[in-house]
Amino acid sequence: MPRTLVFVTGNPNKLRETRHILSSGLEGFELESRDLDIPELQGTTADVSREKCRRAAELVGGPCITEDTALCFEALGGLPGPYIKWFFKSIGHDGLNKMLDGFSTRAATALCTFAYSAGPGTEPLLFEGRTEGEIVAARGDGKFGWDPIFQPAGKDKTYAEMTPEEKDGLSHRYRALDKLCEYLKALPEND
Ligand SMILES: O=P(O)(O)OP(=O)(O)OP(=O)(O)OC[C@H]1O[C@@H](n2cnc3c(O)ncnc32)[C@H](O)[C@@H]1O
Ligand SMILES: [Mg+2]
Repeated sequence: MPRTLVFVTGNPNKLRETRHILSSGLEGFELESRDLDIPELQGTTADVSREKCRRAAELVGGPCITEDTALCFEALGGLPGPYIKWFFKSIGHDGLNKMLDGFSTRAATALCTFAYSAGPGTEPLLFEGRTEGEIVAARGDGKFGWDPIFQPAGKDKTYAEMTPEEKDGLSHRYRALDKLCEYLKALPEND
């Protein structure tokens, strides 16, 4: 029997990719989604993730997972990091590229953090996945966030130019989900 996970997210693209990853490589889990936009506090990626998952578990009233994606520019000491959503909304692909003009590196890390809470009042556990790459001028279909400007290291395509299978084979999200699923598989069935 597949185990059901409640995934609290307001982002349909995240949900689609997570479902795809779970169905193509990480069998045994089915997602039930809850479209709740939880306020995100400031802090490190881990602080933001833990607090969001705590709040989600209270709203759901049971076990749940949440996910936070950060895009960390090496030249800027890791920023925009967890604040990428707001930078992207305000200045877009071109603006993010221009931010790095004049720096000696365009290296960036895509960081995905899944958080799992066993229920209200329990401390969320974090599972991180990282993909190294660089920020390039936008190429490819721009349906999902900053995919057109992120080119994984050693590849000649941006995330947006890859098929879903190619992206899922190396993505920050896949790497974090892989760890989350390993943990959940080891839990007793009725946990
Ligand atoms: O409700 P939640 O799950 O928080 O969804 P969100 O859209 O608010 O997501 P985040 O807070 O994690 O912000 C991450 C930003 O990065 C974008 N993003 C997330 N994963 C991405 C990916 O794999 N490729 C491109 N952009 C991505 C996303 O659209 C947001 O603008
Ligand atoms: Mg969010």
